[in-house]
Parts: sequence; structure tokens; C-alpha cells
Amino acid sequence: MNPIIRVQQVSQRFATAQGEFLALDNVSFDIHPGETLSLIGHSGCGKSTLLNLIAGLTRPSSGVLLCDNREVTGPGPERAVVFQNHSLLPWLTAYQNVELAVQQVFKGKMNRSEMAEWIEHNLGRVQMSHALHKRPGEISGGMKQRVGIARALAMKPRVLLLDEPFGALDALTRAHLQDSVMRIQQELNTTIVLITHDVDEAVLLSDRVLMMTNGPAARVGEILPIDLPRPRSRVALAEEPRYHHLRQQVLHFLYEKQTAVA
Ligand SMILES: Nc1ncnc2c1ncn2[C@@H]1O[C@H](COP(=O)(O)OP(=O)(O)OP(=O)(O)O)[C@@H](O)[C@H]1O
Repeated sequence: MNPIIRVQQVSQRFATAQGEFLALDNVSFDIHPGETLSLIGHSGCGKSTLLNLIAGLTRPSSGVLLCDNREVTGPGPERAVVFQNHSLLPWLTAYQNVELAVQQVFKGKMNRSEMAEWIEHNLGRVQMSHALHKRPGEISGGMKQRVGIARALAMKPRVLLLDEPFGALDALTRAHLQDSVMRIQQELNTTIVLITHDVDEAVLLSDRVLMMTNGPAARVGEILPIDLPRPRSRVALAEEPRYHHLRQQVLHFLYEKQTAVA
């Protein structure tokens, strides 16, 4: 199967007051259709820099990124991003926030009632049907992230790019949202790229975990395949020796091979 995303010899330099800063150094890897790939690494190693490049929000200093064999030259609805801090427009309701994205992508392709049905369908996918007309200020952090995910899904993306989407949430809300993402992924077979600091989250959700070396000049350290059957249940996995072995391998990389920078 052809990769959906190809990252080929990508380096990213930033101009800073102290001179040029090399964030990513010659990074190459492929992402396959329908897989969930986690990016994990210590703070500042370049995970968001890499995700922003895949999203097309920035361009690499050198190297090439391809999506469906076409060079990524800017953002596109086939690569939807969900950020840690929801980024919903505060004066619009959940429904209207999703509507904005749907209008951008499907204007002229869906009539008004089709659009309404599609917006409600996507908010339903993340269990937000009861709060369609609430504004971000009237709903919890977890609910805001759900709306962000609904907005991204409503664009019918080929690839869902998640930049620490559960990072600011309490453990229980986080677990619910992780389960929602796994369920949606199974249903739609969407390709997911997920930035996380959480080893359990990486192993639970992923087909492969890409572990990055510390920056500056971060590289791909190791890519660990997560060969646990799906659907996965966090309760069942807690008793699964293979799960603990995989978890241990990520911990070993992070805390023995790549010690944290202070
Ligand atoms: N626009 C920029 N200008 C200068 N330096 C930058 C810029 N963007 C990122 N960097 C630097 O590049 C490195 C990688 O940053 P990035 O935000 O990608 O790391 P990260 O792994 O996502 O970090 P965290 O886990 O803390 O969110 C950091 O040293 C950061 O300071």
C-alpha cells in the first residue's frame, strides 16, 4: 500500500536572535493509510514543528513532504488539525464552529439541509448532540476538544493531525476522549498522527510510535510497531504482558537512551 504521507529528508531551521537554530535534522519516515502514528519525545524536540510541516502551516528549510504523492505546499482540508487548546471561535456555538469549516470545504457541494445534517452527524460522533447551541465558554475543556474533533472530522480529512489534544484534560476525561478517537478511527479508518507526552496514550492508541531524539537537530530515533490487536480496551491491556513490554520499550528510549533536558 502506498504511504499517504511521506516525509523525506526534512530539516527545519529557525532564525533566532542567537543565530540559526536547527530544530529538525534530516527527518524521513512514511505514514500508511489508516494507521495511527504517535510522535513522542522530550519537550522541545520538535514534535509540533514536524506536525506543522505535515499540516502545511510551515515549509521545511530543506527536504520534501508529500501527501498522496503531491507536495505539501500549504494547509488543506485533507489534513485537518486539532490543537491542544481547542481553537474554537468563542462567539460561535458548537454547531456554528463546525459549520464554518463545513462551509469552507463543502460550499456548492452540499445544500443547506445536507450541511445541517452533516454538522449534527459529526457533533453526534463525539457525543455532543446535547450541546449543539452552546458557546465554548459554556462547556467543559473536554467538550471543547470534542467540538474541535467534530470540526476536523466534518472536513472529511484523509489525515487527522492531533497536537496533544488531550494534554490539558483530567485523566478521566482524557480516557473518554482517547476511547472516542479509537472508536472513530476504527469506524472511518482515518489516518491519525498524534503528538503526545504520555507513554500509555501512545501505546494504547498507536499502530506505531515514532520516538524522536532530543533537539537541537532532532531526528527519528526509533519507530516501534505496536502489535496489539484491536479493538483495544485499557482495562484488558492492563493485564496484558505484551502491552507492558511495549510500554517499557518506549520508557527505555525516553529515559535511558534520551534523557530529559532540564
Ligand atoms: N518559530 C520558531 N522560531 C525559533 N525557534 C523555534 C520556533 N518554533 C520552534 N522553535 C524551536 O524548535 C524546537 C522544537 O520546538 P517544538 O515546539 O516543535 O517542540 P515540541 O517537541 O513540540 O515541544 P513540546 O513537547 O514542549 O510542545 C524548540 O527548541 C523550539 O524552541
